[in-house]
Amino acid sequence: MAHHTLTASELTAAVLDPDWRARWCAGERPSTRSFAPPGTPRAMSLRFHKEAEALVRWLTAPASLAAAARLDTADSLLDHLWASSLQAVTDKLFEKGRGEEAQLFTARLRTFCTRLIDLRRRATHFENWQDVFVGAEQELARIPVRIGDDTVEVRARVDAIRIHPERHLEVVDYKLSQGDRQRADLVQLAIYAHLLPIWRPGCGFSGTLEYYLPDFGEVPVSRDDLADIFSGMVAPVLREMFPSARPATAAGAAPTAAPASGPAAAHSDPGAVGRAVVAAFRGFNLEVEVAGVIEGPQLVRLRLAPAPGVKVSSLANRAEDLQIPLSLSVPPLIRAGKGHVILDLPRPEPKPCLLKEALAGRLAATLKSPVAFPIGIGVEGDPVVADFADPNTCHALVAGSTGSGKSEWLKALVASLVLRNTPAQVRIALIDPKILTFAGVEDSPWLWRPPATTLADAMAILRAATAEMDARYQRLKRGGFANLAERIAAGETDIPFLVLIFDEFADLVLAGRDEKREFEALVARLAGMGRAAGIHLVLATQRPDRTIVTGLVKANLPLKVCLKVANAVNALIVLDEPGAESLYGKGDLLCDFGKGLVRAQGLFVPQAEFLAAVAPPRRGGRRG
Ligand SMILES: Nc1ncnc2c1ncn2[C@@H]1O[C@H](COP(=O)(O)OP(=O)(O)OP(=O)(O)O)[C@@H](O)[C@H]1O
Repeated sequence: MAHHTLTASELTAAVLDPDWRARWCAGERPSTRSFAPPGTPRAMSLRFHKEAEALVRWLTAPASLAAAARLDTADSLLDHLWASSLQAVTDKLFEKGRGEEAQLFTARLRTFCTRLIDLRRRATHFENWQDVFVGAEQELARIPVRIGDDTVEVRARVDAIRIHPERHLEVVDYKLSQGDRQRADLVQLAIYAHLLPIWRPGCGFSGTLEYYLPDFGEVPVSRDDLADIFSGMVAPVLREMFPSARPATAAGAAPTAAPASGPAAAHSDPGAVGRAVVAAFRGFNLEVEVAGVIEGPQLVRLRLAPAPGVKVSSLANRAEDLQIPLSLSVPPLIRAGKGHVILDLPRPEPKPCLLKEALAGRLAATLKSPVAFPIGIGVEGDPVVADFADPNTCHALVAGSTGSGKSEWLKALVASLVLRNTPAQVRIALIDPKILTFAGVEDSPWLWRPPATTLADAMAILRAATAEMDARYQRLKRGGFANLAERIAAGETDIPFLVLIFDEFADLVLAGRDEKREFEALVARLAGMGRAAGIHLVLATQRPDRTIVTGLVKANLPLKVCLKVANAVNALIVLDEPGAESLYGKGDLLCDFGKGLVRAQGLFVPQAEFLAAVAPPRRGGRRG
């Protein structure tokens, strides 16, 4: 299969100018400069984009989020820009005798600030600027666009991705001149809107062209119109430029789904649910067939084969619309699977998955190492497991809004560890600011320290764990062992694994700048070096926004377990994909081991069983 790359600007040039396209097809790399809008010096346009990017990045950066959220007038935003860079830029222009240009530049940025305030007012529940912007100057590197059997990699950089009210996403292109270039602007926007769902499957993007002339002008473009521009103008040009494409398949179309095989085939009667889904999609001119039905504990999974030319994103974009014909309380989760599209619907009577029953069944055999643990039961009934000893799952981030089943998930984790290990093998530290989650476990011999419920105690546990880690490294070094597992395998069993579990770490991040810095530094140290010393971190939060789940925290916790979250932005922050906002709650989860998302139902442990599991063993037996 041949590979080709081109930029979104080159593709726009090819669409708009047959001569340019002919030269490109002849092997030249013609300049795209002539497609830059006339009227604005290129340097000033670049400078404007730079200033806009810097401002948006500052508005949405965790460190400045709270201060930025207080800026609610165009003047206050402009004052910030002025102090940070604008004054220096305009001073330079004045020095060079380009005063008029400096004034125009400032006027454009003033308009930009006014627009930001309008967007702030437009946001449904504004708490901070992350409720307006998802990204600024987002690089889309090598996005694979399918054309028949061929793949073309398109590179682009989009000015901004924003949240539109009603939680839609919009891609925004800033323009400093209008003239007769709007056709080119629309083509470019349509290319961006086509690339973005390939970059972030499951997301659909409307678009907006924003003109800063310096007066403000806006051209909003719907998702459907952008898709029409792409299929009518861009896709035929791509096929002409890459002639090995087969004409029957549109550019970017999802591969035709293969029929389901394996366990799905056993349940392949589409049934009434399948027919309702097919009919609902047909109402939107989207043809699909049901290739298999699987009944999981909490949901029914349909495997759909889309007709040629029907894109996964077109199906996913209809999730909300399906709520009405299918009488659903939340939109169904629709995403690409291997050879088919997955659509999950809730079971009318979901079955809880009990840890005890799972351990009596297939789960026990799948938990190989002492610190292997269940994440849940997958849709097809198989246990989904992880292992703290595995570098891909050695530390975990757990996110979920209130009622999603986060605390229950943590309790099942604790129970599974204590049921399979003696206190000499595994110790647990519990940080429980909610106080209730782990109430009643104070006497457990598996505890490494008493449960921490205050910020100070939580920090003390983290500090103690790093000191413990350093001491363990010394002992491992003296014994000539690379890690704790190796030492245990050699018969030296006097050091237990240590698992630190935080049922809410947001307070530690929000406590203050110094506390946050120390917290992040300790997490980074433990995450980086803990595995070899048998020390593992599980950080849970109800608030998976960028303030709490900072880049540092996220990067250090390889396993992500995401229960139902409040919105698609939260899901994106945890899993780099939307979808977790459509989970059903009560233990329904998506997890990421670094190899794609897996949906599972978290295991449930009734409170009495939990307390019995963690209680001191009775005389003559290992547990009560
Ligand atoms: N795995 C599960 N199976 C069945 N029901 C569950 C499961 N997990 C949670 N639930 C149900 O959902 C309720 C809420 O769960 P949980 O207390 O864990 O939520 P949470 O995400 O911790 O919320 P909060 O952050 O407000 O404490 C539980 O009381 C239980 O009834």
